[in-house]
Amino acid sequence: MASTEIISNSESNDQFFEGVEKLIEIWFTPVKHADLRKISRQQWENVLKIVRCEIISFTQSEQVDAYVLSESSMFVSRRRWILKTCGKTTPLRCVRAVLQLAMETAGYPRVENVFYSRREFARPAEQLKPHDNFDSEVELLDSFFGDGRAYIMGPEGDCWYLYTLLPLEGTVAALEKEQHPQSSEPDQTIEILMSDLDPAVMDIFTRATSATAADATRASGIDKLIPGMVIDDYLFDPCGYSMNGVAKDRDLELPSGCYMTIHITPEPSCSYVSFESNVCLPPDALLARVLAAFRPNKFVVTVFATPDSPAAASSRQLKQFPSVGGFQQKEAQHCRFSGYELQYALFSKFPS
Ligand SMILES: C[S@+](CC[C@H](N)C(=O)[O-])C[C@H]1O[C@@H](n2cnc3c(N)ncnc32)[C@H](O)[C@@H]1O
Repeated sequence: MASTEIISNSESNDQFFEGVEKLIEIWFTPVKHADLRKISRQQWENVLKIVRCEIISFTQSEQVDAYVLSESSMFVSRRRWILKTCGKTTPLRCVRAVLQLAMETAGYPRVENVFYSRREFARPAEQLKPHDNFDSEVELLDSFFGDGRAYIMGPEGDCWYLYTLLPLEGTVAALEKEQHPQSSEPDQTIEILMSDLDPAVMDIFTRATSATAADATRASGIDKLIPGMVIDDYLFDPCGYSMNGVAKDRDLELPSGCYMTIHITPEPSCSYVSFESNVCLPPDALLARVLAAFRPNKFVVTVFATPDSPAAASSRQLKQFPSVGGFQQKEAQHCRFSGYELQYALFSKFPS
């Protein structure tokens, strides 16, 4: 468990905090002996200064290094880098530095794919550039990757934004991939972005109710959501919670490389919880567990899956979900990207 000093940001539990995260995931084209984990902690700390956050805890499995940050999380695997940060952080400002470290320290000269996504901010005008609007974010991403495409899903006020690289079909990269099929591996990620949550559940994530992060993890049932994880959790003062989970090495149920991460903003005026995992459980079952634990009034769910991943077929089950648990499906979309299928849906509670 994390044993780091408590960072206090306010005396009151009800100040505004932008819980919505910016999420960037970069996959590098495989190179023999290259590994992003060659990048040292000091080098990551320098990168995170650009983002305006810092490392507060660390855990790892054979395949994943997992950092809890002052604003959310970072995961580093052999060829995949994930940075998820909330508040007024500036993750896109560090991409140039990460691409340079990937090349010079880790040995990766080429990027295979990029995913940048986020929900609409509660207060977009308070974000720092380029995060104050999606067009500026896309412009900066295009300056690094050139061949990206931007998507906006969902209704105004509840949008979900995505930037990813263009489909490979017909490109040199596609031909290379055909010739080296071993470079792709089954992958899936589910994200559940919840807002307007049950105040009784949110109370668990305050220092007034829980003495330690471990108490909050147990009381909320987070430790039971995906069994077999080593949990690194952190309870902020006076409130707020972050956790990373990595699959226990040689766990019989979970493949090595699995991770989960949960971040909680419990302030009543802006309550927000995000859940993310690449574990291969059926998305509808996982969704039901997560909703039962946090009891949101509104949520966005996204499932990315490669066609060969076990989650690909089951992610389509999300279409049947609206009739369960008193939620109404407001919006649903299915897209095919370069080697990935994406399910996106927005739900809210029926008026009681
Ligand atoms: C880092 S956490 C998790 C945010 C996450 N993105 C989410 O899904 O809500 C943010 C929560 O911790 C609280 N907090 C307390 N001290 C903090 C600090 N020094 N930095 C960031 N958040 C802090 C915030 O008020 C907020 O409730």
